[in-house]
Amino acid sequence: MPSNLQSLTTNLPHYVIIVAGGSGSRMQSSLPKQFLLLGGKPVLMHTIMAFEQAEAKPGIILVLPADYHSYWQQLIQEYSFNIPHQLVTGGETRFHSVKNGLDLIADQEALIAVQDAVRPLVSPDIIDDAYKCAAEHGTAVVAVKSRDSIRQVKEGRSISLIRDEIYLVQTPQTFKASLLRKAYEQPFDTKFTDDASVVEQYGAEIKLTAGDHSNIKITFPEDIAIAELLLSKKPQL
Ligand SMILES: Nc1ccn([C@@H]2O[C@H](COP(=O)(O)OP(=O)(O)OP(=O)(O)O)[C@@H](O)[C@H]2O)c(=O)n1
Ligand SMILES: C[C@](O)(CO)[C@H](O)COP(=O)(O)O
Repeated sequence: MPSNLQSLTTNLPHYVIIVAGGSGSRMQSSLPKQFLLLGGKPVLMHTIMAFEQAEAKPGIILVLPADYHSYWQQLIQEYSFNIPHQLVTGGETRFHSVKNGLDLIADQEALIAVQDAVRPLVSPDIIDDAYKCAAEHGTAVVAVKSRDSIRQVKEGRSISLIRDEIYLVQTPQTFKASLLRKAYEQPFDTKFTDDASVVEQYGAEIKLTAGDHSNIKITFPEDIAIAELLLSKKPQL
């Protein structure tokens, strides 16, 4: 059986918290980047569709800024978007947005993926592999090996690092619910740049699963053009 078709080896419920609560300041667009058009559809819809196409069929929780709930309802009508999901309001940082999403999931064991809304090119296979790894190990963080040489700058001096030991972290980041909930009870720390850093600070080991260099995060204006090109080369399901 191809790896993406191996049955998900757990009876635990599957969820995804898609965080779209940010304002996209680095994108310099008045409309937050999660709503910009990619291949004729809002970025966010691509991300939700990837999870709907995954074998895991997770319950989808969408975190949106308070001011954009009614705009999202308009988009749903306009694009006849009918993938079921629950809506929740975002927080001050990504950390707080994830916490708000977690509050919506019943207090039972489950597997929970956290996904940046602005990584619309994530594939269903990557999503399913991460759920499988989290079912086995409790943690699964999607990452790719650096393709560039890496140097670290400390006290004005740069030193080379061993490239094969450096991974670039993407989403989804998937965890057993009991672990993720406990980790997110910690007070906020500015070094929490993702879910892995929160869970690691709580004391758990982070397992990596294979990502893809095309699973980019739309952060700067040029990223939309790059995503358009990558989307045009992606095999359609
Ligand atoms: N308060 C926040 C901040 C970010 N995010 C989400 O976290 C993901 C990754 O964050 P990033 O790319 O930094 O998005 P923004 O915070 O919107 O961008 P910027 O930092 O440029 O303002 C995005 O899907 C974003 O919507 C969120 O849900 N709530
Ligand atoms: C979660 C993340 O996308 C993993 O690469 C990243 O850490 C988000 O960082 P940002 O500072 O919110 O762009």
